[in-house]
Amino acid sequence: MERGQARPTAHDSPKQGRLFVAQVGMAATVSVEPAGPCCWDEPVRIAVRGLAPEQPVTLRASLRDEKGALFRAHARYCADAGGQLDLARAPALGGSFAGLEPMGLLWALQPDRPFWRLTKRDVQTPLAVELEVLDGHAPEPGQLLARALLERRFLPPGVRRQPVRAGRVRATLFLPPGPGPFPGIVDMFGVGGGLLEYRASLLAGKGFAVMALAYYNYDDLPKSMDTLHLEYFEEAVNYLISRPEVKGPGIGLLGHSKGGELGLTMTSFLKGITAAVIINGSIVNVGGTLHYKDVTLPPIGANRSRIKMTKEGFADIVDALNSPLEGPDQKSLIPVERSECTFLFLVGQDDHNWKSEFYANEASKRLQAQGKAKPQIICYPEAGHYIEPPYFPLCRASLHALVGGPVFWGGEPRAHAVAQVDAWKQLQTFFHKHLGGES
Ligand SMILES: CCCCCC/C=C\CCCCCCCC(=O)SCCNC(=O)CCNC(=O)[C@H](O)C(C)(C)COP(=O)(O)OP(=O)(O)OC[C@H]1O[C@@H](n2cnc3c(N)ncnc32)[C@H](O)[C@@H]1OP(=O)(O)O
Repeated sequence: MERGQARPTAHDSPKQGRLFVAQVGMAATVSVEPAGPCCWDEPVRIAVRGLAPEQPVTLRASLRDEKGALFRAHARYCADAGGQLDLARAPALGGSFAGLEPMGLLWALQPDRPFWRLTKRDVQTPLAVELEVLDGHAPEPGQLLARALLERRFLPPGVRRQPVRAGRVRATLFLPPGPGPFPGIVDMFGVGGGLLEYRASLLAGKGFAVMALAYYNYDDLPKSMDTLHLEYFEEAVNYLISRPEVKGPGIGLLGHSKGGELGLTMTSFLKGITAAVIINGSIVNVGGTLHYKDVTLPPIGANRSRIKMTKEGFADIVDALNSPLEGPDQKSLIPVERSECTFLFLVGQDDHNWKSEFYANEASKRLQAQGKAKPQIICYPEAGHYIEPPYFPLCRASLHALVGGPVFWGGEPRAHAVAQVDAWKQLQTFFHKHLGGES
């Protein structure tokens, strides 16, 4: 074995993560706590031992997603006088981020593919993040000193995954360990459709029975969202309430983007929803026609000439939709004032998909004008449209299925990462409070 070449000596110990130690003169080791596999939304403590006093090093993280795209991040550090480096105490001196960012190597990961977003389709397999410690700083860091592999899971310990094909409903239900009953939540994503399960599976690890609900572009559901029938969503709500593992009388609703907009439509027309968290949703019907019994909400008009280009060359669609407060576009307004449930709106103030802050404030005004309680609105400065569970890296631009090309989602990486950690805590607290789970 050549000097400097990593010799993997994988081992597990109660105090340290799985380590692959490269021995080069003095052996440096990376430790990750808690040890062993961890859920994607959990923070870890990364430390390096066995370095020379004040030794400059570069830490690199990489992962490959299920479609083979490589995501990478790196940061420069200096060991302390004792030859140790603890990412919870040492600021990064530059690289993909700077400053004290113990989880920076995860949230700063960026894809080698343009317009690619980190997502997880199969929650039953983990993502493997490789950490490397290299001697020296950029431009080209030196030899590999140590290596560790982080296994980041999406199915928390004991959480059961049950595919749902009941009547017309196509979904996946995640149940926490134990007999329950648990507070129930319907979880919906936005344009693009399909069935994304990772938020529901992670949230089930916090004591909720969460049903990730597909509504188009999945299984035998319609291929497009041109026409949606609220009766489908009503069937889904009733199905979840009917499950013996779900604590009644009402359930919760979690929706992002078009999923948040649909969530508002559901709370406006359907019974059985006690609490709703709307992440960057809208109060107007967008992108297709919505039917419920004898009510029809047409899609709001848009004007492509209002699409601008950002300095980086991305399409910025934030001004493309018409105002829902004027003329015939008012017919697309969701009658949120009819809702009887409690709301939490989570808003990225740099959302460039649409005007989430305006929509949340407008919903608040309309609810209060009908004598309803003022909803909680939490605004996150410099957070963009794609507010995900903690440590998903910010995707600044990717394909927008409605626009037919990549669009700018907004957000500054660090502020967006902070927002994701807080939003995740806030929504759990909110659901526990209003659905009667543990606090
Ligand atoms: C009508 C006139 C309009 C005029 C202008 C409009 C202006 C304003 C309109 C604003 C309207 C906003 C309303 C909507 C707001 C939102 O909802 S924003 C989006 C939020 N998105 C989500 O919540 C995620 C939803 N789900 C998905 O994205 C999909 O389920 C999925 C991509 C995860 C899987 O879908 P599936 O169909 O199975 O995927 P594929 O067949 O593999 O790929 C489909 C295309 O997506 C691309 N793609 C796949 N994975 C990724 C990825 N990780 N990152 C980036 N892109 C990805 C893939 O390349 C495919 O694209 P092509 O067909 O190759 O071009």
